[in-house]
Amino acid sequence: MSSTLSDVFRSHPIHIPLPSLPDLKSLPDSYTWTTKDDLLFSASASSDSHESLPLIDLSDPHVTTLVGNACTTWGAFQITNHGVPSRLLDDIELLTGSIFRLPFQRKIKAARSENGVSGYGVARIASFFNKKMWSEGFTVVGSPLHDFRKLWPSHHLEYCEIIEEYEEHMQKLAAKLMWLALDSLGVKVNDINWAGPNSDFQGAQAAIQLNHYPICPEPDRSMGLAAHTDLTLLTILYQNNTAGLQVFREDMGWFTVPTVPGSLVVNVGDLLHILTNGIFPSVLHRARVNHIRSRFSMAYLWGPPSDLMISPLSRLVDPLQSPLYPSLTWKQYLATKATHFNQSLSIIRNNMSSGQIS
Ligand SMILES: O=C(O)CCC(=O)C(=O)O
Ligand SMILES: [Fe+2]
Repeated sequence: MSSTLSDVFRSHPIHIPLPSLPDLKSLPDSYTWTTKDDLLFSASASSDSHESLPLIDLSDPHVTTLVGNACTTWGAFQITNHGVPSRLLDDIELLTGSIFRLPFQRKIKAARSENGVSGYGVARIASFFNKKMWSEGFTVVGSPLHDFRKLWPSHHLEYCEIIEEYEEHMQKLAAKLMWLALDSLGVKVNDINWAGPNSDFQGAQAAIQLNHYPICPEPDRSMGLAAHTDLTLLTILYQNNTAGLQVFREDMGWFTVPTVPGSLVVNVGDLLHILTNGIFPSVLHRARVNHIRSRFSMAYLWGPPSDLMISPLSRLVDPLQSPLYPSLTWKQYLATKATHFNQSLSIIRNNMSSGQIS
């Protein structure tokens, strides 16, 4: 029987403490970051005003080329005219705010269990860092009913409906973006046998990660969510009207993603990087915080069926060279990521080139 995303996460528990964001005028040492805690912590922010993350109107006649260029150069872009109703985005913001504004005692009723996946807690990546991040999170994998009932005993159903409606839109949008990105490389429907008879990736799996970054007394010395790449094919992110997300370009440093009302941010994840044999970079990104406004974000983390073999598409591999990456399932990749975090891609690439593919 094939495993669900919940099973996969559950088999790689990450023991993480619950957040207890200090309500202080200055930052405690446990929340103070330097380059010792994250090599790229102080990497400069780009001052090149000519470059900025591409903003793509999905109704543009050249959309395939625009998406292809953005994926190749940045591994990320923002989209407008994406078909997700603005009313639904408002609902998402309301839902996210409603969860995180609950008293801590209520939120911990829905705390993620030791080896669980859904519920309230810190980001999964927290265990890879010595310092604490200035954020709290809530993960939804599968139905949120069980957890939402603990948060709102009497009106959880309306919040469940928002998640359900959002997931429906996200599934369609993720499939559309995937085809635009692949089409830009000349990949055809027949090259992806798991896309299904309607090419809509019905077997895809997803998780939703809600993030809250409270107002912080010393934002320059703290970190909302440390630099990481996503373990997905694609991630679609909604952010409220407060900037904080930054993406990294090897050649230029950190770029802050501007907030564009009604837009969504799209990130190439590790698996799409593998599938394209490294043509699309998996974008390194992080979230910074500020001392004026709290920030919310909602990430839709989209990937393949967890037991399906993913390998570089033969159409994208030079026939005279071997592929950069071995075939592996999402489940296997998650196991690598749970141990090696940001080194995972280079580890599997090196294993491949030295012939030790496990
Ligand atoms: O909050 C953000 O802007 C980034 C969130 C993120 O990267 C994630 O949840 O994986
Ligand atoms: Fe992320």
